[in-house]
Amino acid sequence: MPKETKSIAVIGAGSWGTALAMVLADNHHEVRLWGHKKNQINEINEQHTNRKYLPEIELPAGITGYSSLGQALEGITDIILAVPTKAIRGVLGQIRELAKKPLMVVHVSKGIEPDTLLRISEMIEEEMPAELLKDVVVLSGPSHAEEVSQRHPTTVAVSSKNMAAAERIQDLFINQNFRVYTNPDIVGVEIGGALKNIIALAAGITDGLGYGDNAKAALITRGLAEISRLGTAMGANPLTFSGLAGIGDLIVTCTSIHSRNWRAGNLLGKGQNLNEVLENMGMIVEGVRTTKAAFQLAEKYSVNMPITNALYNVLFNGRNVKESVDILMNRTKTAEMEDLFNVLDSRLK
Ligand SMILES: NC(=O)C1=CN([C@@H]2O[C@H](COP(=O)(O)OP(=O)(O)OC[C@H]3O[C@@H](n4cnc5c(N)ncnc54)[C@H](O)[C@@H]3O)[C@@H](O)[C@H]2O)C=CC1
Ligand SMILES: O=C(CO)COP(=O)(O)O
Repeated sequence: MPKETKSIAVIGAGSWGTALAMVLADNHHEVRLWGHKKNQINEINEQHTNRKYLPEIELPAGITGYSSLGQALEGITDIILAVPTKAIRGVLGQIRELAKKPLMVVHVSKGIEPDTLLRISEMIEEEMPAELLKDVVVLSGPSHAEEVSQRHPTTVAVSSKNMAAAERIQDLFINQNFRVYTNPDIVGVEIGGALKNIIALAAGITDGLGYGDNAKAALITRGLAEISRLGTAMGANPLTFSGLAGIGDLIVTCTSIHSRNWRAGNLLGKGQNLNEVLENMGMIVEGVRTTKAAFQLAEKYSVNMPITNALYNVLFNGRNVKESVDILMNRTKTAEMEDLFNVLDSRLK
């Protein structure tokens, strides 16, 4: 299916960077997988594995590990940025110093920066000088690295301010196992991907507390309502939240054993404290910082986000998880769609 083959640098050799490197290598691109841990890069080159992140997966020959960022970027124009949100500014600072040509930056991370309240594409635009940045594209959707690396069918969305760039990235990644759709709503795609992690943490908590499927369905549905309210207030198209980066990713993250956010929530629900949980995970749990950012965004845009608010109090104010569920269930009665209609009304005025 793919026509053009290229040299592409994947920046970040964790689970997602490695799984996406595999998709690109399957499409016959020359893939340079950069990571900051030398022993892990040695393992990738000598054993063709990355066992900490994707146990039992053999990496295709088209992937070469790089521990020198300068060498990984040599002659490159397309980079896939696959590090946790909190590492993005630092990594871009290094790329800025080393890049010799304007870059197409495809980011695949799911977060919002607390305090600045910037989406990741906005952070990239802030960090990279205009002369070194061709376009920014986001790739997001229901896609656990574990399943992508097993070549199980997966669908994602790509978006950009420049849809020609998004279409080019669609062509780079699309294959028979990995179907890529375009969506022109970059705000919605980034917000959906980031905020679903908050709801997945909450779903893990209710599972950890022993509540059943009704509670999970409630969280997914009412979680989608509050993601849609905030996203729409920030300028997203509400329809995006019915798509892959919205309900699609929300379902997979709230229901899959692969989700680190769900697993972290589950441990919290079973009584572990946040520090213990994060120490035991060994991988990124983006939803914790994103809960802080979403709590701040809800205040900024005057949007009601009760689940986010409840989780914020659990994570940062030590509120008991069971008590938080009781508070959520005993709020003043309301109408199901009222708040979203109000936000839409204010957009139309
Ligand atoms: N794992 C998955 O299935 C998916 C993950 N994502 C998103 O992709 C992003 C990356 O997540 P994962 O790869 O899953 O995380 P991970 O925890 O599996 O790996 C993170 C990688 O980033 C590296 N890293 C951390 N700080 C760094 C720094 N300052 N400089 C260089 N490298 C650094 C780590 O060493 C590790 O190799 C997150 O935003 C996540 O939400 C999105 C879709 C699927
Ligand atoms: O974004 C993901 C799946 O689409 C991965 O979710 P976790 O970070 O919770 O594992």
